[in-house]
Amino acid sequence: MGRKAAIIGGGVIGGGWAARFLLNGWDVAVFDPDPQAERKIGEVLANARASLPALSDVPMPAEGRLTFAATITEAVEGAEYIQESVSERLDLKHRVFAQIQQVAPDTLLGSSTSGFKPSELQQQAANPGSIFVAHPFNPVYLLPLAEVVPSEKNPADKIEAAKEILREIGMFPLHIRKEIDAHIADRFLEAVWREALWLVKDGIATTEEIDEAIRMGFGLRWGQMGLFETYRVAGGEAGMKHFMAQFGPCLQWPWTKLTDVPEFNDELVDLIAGQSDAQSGHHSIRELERIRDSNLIGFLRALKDRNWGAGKVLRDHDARRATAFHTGEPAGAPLVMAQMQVLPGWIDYNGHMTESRYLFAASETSDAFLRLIGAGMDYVAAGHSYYTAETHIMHLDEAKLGDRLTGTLQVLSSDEKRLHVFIRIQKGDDTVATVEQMLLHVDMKAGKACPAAPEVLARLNPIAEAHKALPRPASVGRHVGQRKQ
Ligand SMILES: NC(=O)C1=CN([C@@H]2O[C@H](COP(=O)(O)OP(=O)(O)OC[C@H]3O[C@@H](n4cnc5c(N)ncnc54)[C@H](O)[C@@H]3O)[C@@H](O)[C@H]2O)C=CC1
Ligand SMILES: C[N+](C)(C)CC(=O)CC(=O)[O-]
Repeated sequence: MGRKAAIIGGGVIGGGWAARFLLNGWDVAVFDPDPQAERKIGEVLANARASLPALSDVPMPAEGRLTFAATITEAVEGAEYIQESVSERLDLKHRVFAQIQQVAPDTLLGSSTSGFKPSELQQQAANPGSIFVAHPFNPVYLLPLAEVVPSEKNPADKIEAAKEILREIGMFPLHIRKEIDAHIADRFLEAVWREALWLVKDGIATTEEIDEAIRMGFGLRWGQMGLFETYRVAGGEAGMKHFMAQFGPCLQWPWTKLTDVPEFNDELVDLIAGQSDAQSGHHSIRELERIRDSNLIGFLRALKDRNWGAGKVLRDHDARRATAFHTGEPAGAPLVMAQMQVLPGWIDYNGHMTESRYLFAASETSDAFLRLIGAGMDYVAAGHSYYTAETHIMHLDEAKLGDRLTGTLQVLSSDEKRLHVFIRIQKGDDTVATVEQMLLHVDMKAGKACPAAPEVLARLNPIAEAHKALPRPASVGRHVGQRKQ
């Protein structure tokens, strides 16, 4: 039996939590009285399966088991963590907490609430100390942030345990030290939302123009630097003080209606919904979700390459799983080093995975191996690395959109400077490509080959020794155009 999470409420957000836990190897039990819940979660899960693995450079764990429970009691039985994601009504949340705590009073119980404070959620609870806010962002399976908000009734060790579980499933728990309505992020979102509603209501801009104003400019900046770091840079060499001196006086100007709320009535709803239909109604919601997800994958991968912002969280998550995956003695089999999903941008005009992605898949595999032997980014930053000197790819079968690929690596031979490897890109049991590579260990500053550090060789050598027992692949050393044996 794996670790189990219970998801109470399986709508947009509950479905996202279920997907994140499942794809990180947890068993998940969902309770939601909506007869459509199973179908809806199935669709969210399909989107998550098509996107989340693309962020990982180490093997994902086997997906957990998903069950739909008939009662809350059944769902929470044996759960190590419970996430409540029912509709945003305090009376409903109180009722659900009471039912949960009748049978699981001590289990960690995070609430997805966008606005309620933990002290409000805890009112009349059998065990207030177990209930806290864990506010995620949609899509929960891709965005790492979870605002974790305790009240003074939550023991610190419980909150730390919850944060650790969130990290284990690849999230970034941001500890909000003082409870406040709508936590931190939703206060911003609400302010921007109010201002946008005014701009549409007053006929200044359409929904489409507002979206362009965000996505063509500051939205791109926010996703990687946030607000203060962005404005620090905008202050020029004198930084934040200069920025504040220059733009501080604007606070007195009538630029903003942030504290005013437009009247919420049918007219406003029809105006906004009508413009939104005109802007985006030619896409279904599921299509928009897939577009959003593949764009997010692109952004997040770029941040991961730069080890910046949300990209750091992805790297930390990989590092945790890589450690958990490769413990103990190296197995006497090719090492499973990478798992990937064939994404839309990887497909060429022939309708299958484009050739550069085979090399990409091999690089993901060899990079993961280099991290395993201690020649990862820290090693590179200290001035040493392995460079690829030669590569031979054999394309044996097609990989198609959505296929899950596994990269395995066999060490053919190695010495202090050289590392000769054989990579198989697998689709299940089928090998779609083999990639033979010779890597050279280099001193990056001197720009020439040199012996690897003793600690790297100490990790590499036992693996190379174990791999000597493996059959030598028939295609090793094959030249281009040679007849198949
Ligand atoms: N939609 C969003 O963008 C975000 C929403 N949230 C929060 O997440 C929570 C859920 O919101 P959504 O998923 O958007 O709503 P939703 O309407 O998509 O889903 C709510 C689900 O709760 C279920 N439900 C109602 N009563 C229930 C009960 N007694 N037991 C179990 N399930 C029950 C409903 O059948 C429905 O499937 C809310 O607290 C919301 O504030 C948090 C972050 C983002
Ligand atoms: C609109 N909302 C308040 C429910 C949004 C959130 O809570 C977070 C998000 O995903 O934008």
